[in-house]
Amino acid sequence: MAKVSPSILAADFANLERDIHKVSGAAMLHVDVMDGHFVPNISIGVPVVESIRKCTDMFLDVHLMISHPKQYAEQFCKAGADLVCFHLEAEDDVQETIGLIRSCGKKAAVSIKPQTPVEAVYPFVKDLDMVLVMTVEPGFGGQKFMPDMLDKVKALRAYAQNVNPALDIEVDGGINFETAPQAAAAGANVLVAGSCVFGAEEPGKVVEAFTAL
Ligand SMILES: O=C(CO)[C@@H](O)[C@H](O)COP(=O)(O)O
Ligand SMILES: [Fe+2]
Repeated sequence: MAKVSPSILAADFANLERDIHKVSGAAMLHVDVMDGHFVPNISIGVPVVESIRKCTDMFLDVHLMISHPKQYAEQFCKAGADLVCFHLEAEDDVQETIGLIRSCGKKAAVSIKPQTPVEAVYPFVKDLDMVLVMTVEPGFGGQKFMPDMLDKVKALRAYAQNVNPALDIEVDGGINFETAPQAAAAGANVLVAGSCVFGAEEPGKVVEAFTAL
């Protein structure tokens, strides 16, 4: 069984509550926060997370694609995130940022971009709830899955076996009916999907199918 985290980046922002309810059977809801600095795109911020928190009990998986995440992590925790994920490449104080998120009573995750070697995250694995291995360059939905990232997922799953066997490994970008099974077979147990879920006639059915992997 996989945990599915539909990305609202592909939802209709004018009908966000309606679209969120379409995927309420998913284990999590993926919220992409982009600042136009760490990534060349701007999406949503703290006020939208607060509003989402008011309209659903779903577990909120907040993916920060922002510079200086330590400076903003607490605000996202207070806004209602259940898990805060920040990019290793965006922060010098990785250990402190993990501690800050944990001190807010939330789960902590670190993400790596496609060009970052997976070994870079190893020193933090024992203190993390989840690692996000990006399978596209962060910044936009609807991109093509990068199959080379599967080797990073496999290596991380093997490494975590001894250090933190309960570690969640999430993949994000280009997940569809072809790539979701590949990612799950490599050791990913959390699947983010945006366009494949919200672009479908029945988003809930896609969630069900991926959950069964
Ligand atoms: O973080 C990101 C993009 O930077 C993702 O969460 C996307 O929103 C995934 O979209 P699809 O590739 O599934 O359409
Ligand atoms: Fe994301």
